[in-house]
Amino acid sequence: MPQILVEALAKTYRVAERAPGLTGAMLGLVRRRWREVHALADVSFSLEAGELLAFIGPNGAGKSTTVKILSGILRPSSGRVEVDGLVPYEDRVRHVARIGVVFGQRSQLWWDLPVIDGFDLLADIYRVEPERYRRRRDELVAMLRLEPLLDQPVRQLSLGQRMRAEFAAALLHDPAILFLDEPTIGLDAPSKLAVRDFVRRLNREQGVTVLLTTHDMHDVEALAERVIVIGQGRLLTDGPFESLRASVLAERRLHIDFAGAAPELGIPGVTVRARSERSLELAFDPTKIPTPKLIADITARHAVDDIHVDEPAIEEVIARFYDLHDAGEA
Ligand SMILES: Nc1ncnc2c1ncn2[C@@H]1O[C@H](COP(=O)(O)OP(=O)(O)OP(=O)(O)O)[C@@H](O)[C@H]1O
Repeated sequence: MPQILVEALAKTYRVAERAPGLTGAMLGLVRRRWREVHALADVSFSLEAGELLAFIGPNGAGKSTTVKILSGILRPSSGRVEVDGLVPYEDRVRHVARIGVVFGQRSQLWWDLPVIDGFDLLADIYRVEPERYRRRRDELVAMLRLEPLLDQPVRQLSLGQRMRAEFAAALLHDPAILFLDEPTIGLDAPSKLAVRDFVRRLNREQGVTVLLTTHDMHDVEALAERVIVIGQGRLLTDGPFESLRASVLAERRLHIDFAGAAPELGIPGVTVRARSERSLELAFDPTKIPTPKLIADITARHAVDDIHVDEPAIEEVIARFYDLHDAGEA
């Protein structure tokens, strides 16, 4: 039995429509018109305990809606969800005791309270036994380097510091499952690395199941073995990132610095992506032209200073994938 089960999940929001101008506003008071937004149409997936899954998709694809349903904040329009045997939105109290949630754009700490007081309050709310709370708190404070910040009011923290405190807050009751909605949004590079490192340790060392939404492809690269892509409320693919890459862009890039002027190569099946005076960037399909053969052909005919092969950046793969599936912003 998977730890998280999502079957044919659909969510339709009803949004009040308003005609423009003052007359529209007046009319809206007496005769409301509604428009339906199908945020999720038919999403199914399951997650085993200890997995780390990245949930990606363009703006408006339905990622936050999924996380809100999974964490019990929202009720779906139809479909079935079970997390650890509970239906999140029907058994909220028991459910929230088992999960941790971090929303990159929202705080669950008290703005004017020192960090440590917020932690104490949360421990009370979650009814964590005092000794257990102290142990877990001290462990998280050490892992997240929070010691110097504990007495500061949350509003004085930098975004990076606050996110570290948010992670601790979400984990004080030692949940087995963690939902993260854009946890690295707005963070600078070192803070992003710290968050990724922490999430990785939590998953690998403590076995916490993690479902994370993100627009940052470096989060995906650094963390996730499995990626789900949704677009316009539908699941487009579910699997390792490498199979997604192979399905859209079986392409390698060859960067060559020549000893002299960059030549015209004219090799069938190889395209020139970029050229400068002494270098070329080539694109080719390694299943059609083996990489060693291509390198051997070029180095046999031309004097080469340096050569290296890489793959298209993950951002490019994802952008192509969205294009192929016509999954632009909703
Ligand atoms: N409370 C709401 N009322 C009406 N429509 C909503 C509400 N919340 C979300 N939507 C709509 O549902 C769709 C999915 O939104 P959602 O926030 O789940 O997408 P997302 O993938 O998280 O997007 P982003 O990457 O921009 O955060 C969008 O069209 C959005 O406008």
